Amino acid sequence: MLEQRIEQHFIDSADLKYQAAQVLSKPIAAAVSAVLASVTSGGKVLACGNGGSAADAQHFAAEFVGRFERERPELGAIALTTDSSIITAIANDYSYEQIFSKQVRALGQSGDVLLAITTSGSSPNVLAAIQAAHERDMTVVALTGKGGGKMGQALRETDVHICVPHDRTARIQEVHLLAIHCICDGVDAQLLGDSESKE
Ligand SMILES: O=C(CO)[C@@H](O)[C@H](O)[C@H](O)[C@H](O)COP(=O)(O)O
Ligand SMILES: [Zn+2]
Repeated sequence: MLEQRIEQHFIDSADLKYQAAQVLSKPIAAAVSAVLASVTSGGKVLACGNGGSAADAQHFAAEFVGRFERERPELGAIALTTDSSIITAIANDYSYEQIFSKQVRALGQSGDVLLAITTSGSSPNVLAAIQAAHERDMTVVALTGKGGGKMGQALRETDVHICVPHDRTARIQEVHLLAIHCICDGVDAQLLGDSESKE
């Protein structure tokens, strides 16, 4: 029955979130520190991902540049998924694999953070962006799942890996969005002090 199927999605999503809370609170806190260190010293966050993760990259940038739940000074973030002219030109003239890495080389500066979002951990354009970020002396915060895929080999010790302990793309994405909100809330709490949100 359709209703039961829908209910099961809610139960599975909630179960994973309970489990993941323990595993992910430490790396998410590390991501808050990395992002905060960057933006408080004039840096910014470049965010990338494919499909649903492209939407997550944009969601994060909107909350960083605009606001999350509380008023605060604007914070620098750019989603590398939004400029169709840049993306189509790079994909057409070079390859789809380079759509993010060339933007990272163009925009990234030492001290910036790359937020790399991939449920499989293995999307070639996201991995190429990570390599470009390292060339620019940026820290990487990676949101993955499925055991991390190729992310383990791509990251440095100073990077942060938030790997959702699940194999289903949709479930992983649901936790990625929660992690993104935790990062936004953590940054606000560090900047403005603890406060319970009412929104
Ligand atoms: O949102 C979904 C599935 O829930 C899809 O659009 C999904 O994001 C796409 O298939 C992506 O290309 C998957 O890439 P990745 O997460 O493995 O890097
Ligand atoms: Zn999706």
